[in-house]
Amino acid sequence: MSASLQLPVVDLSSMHDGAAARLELARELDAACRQFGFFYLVGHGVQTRQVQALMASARAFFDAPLDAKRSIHMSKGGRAWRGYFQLGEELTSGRPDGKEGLYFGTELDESDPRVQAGTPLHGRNVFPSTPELRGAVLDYMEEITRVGHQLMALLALGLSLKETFFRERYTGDPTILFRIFNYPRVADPTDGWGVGEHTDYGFITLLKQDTVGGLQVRHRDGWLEVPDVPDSFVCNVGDMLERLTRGRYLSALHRVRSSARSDRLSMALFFDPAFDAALTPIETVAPDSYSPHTQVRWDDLDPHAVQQTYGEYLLSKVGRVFPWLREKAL
Ligand SMILES: O=C(O)CCC(=O)C(=O)O
Ligand SMILES: [Fe+2]
Repeated sequence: MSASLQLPVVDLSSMHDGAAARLELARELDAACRQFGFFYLVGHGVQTRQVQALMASARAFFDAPLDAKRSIHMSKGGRAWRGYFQLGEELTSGRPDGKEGLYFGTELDESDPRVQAGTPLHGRNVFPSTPELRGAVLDYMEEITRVGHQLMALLALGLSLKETFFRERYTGDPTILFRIFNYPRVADPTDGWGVGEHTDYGFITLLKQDTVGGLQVRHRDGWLEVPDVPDSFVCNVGDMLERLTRGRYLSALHRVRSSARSDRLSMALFFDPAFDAALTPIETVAPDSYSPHTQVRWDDLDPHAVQQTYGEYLLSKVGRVFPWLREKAL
């Protein structure tokens, strides 16, 4: 564990200061995605008040009795795969995680052709009866999605592509999944993981965590602690961005250690390619010398060999972490 090393902090506030400032930001992002696959994002324009309000509502939800939480259990959410899942029901690395959670995604009603066709992961959200959570979740998803588009534009610039590159090809209608997790405190934190080591699946994850800590990222041959930085999001590259960039950007392994002191809350928004997108490497991008191909894959699936659409890839992954739901909803 290298305690002294810290992830890069990228400050988006200079984003509107002209072309030279944007290029500088793009270079910083490029370096962070190559070296770590992870960075802190500040100056993003999302109001602290909005984030804190959502976290407070989520905390109130998780503190409620299990019966109340189970009234919106995922098994009732059908193919859209939304709602509450209980401690032990998600198996990220083949064994149960020490977390419970709420699953959300883009809000779609029955007029959407994908909902009509019964496409998994598409549909309406299931909200708890506490009224404030609904509006707070929908507003937050919209706001973070906006930041996701901005990041992708800057990432394109850093790859010497047109800023609209990703939006035109892959993220005009991004796949947005949003998850709020509670990691209950444990008597012995060395006994298993809050979430086992894994990589994320899509393009970019924007994570807000509380101040408890426990997130760790694999860097070279060690694990780096990723404590909270005030008003930041922890952002990380997913498998499909690694694939598109031919390994220039790293989809880095990460995991979470639960705390013995208190519960931990985190909120992860996955900003990912359109469900029907087919992803092929970008010809003009030069792969890096530090190749992620040398990373031991956590799940034996090589994202560079994927021939499926993003949706197919995602479903194969999600089916593994929720085996009990796969049988019901896929
Ligand atoms: O809760 C966290 O800090 C990380 C969660 C995570 O890695 C994930 O959901 O993919
Ligand atoms: Fe993750």
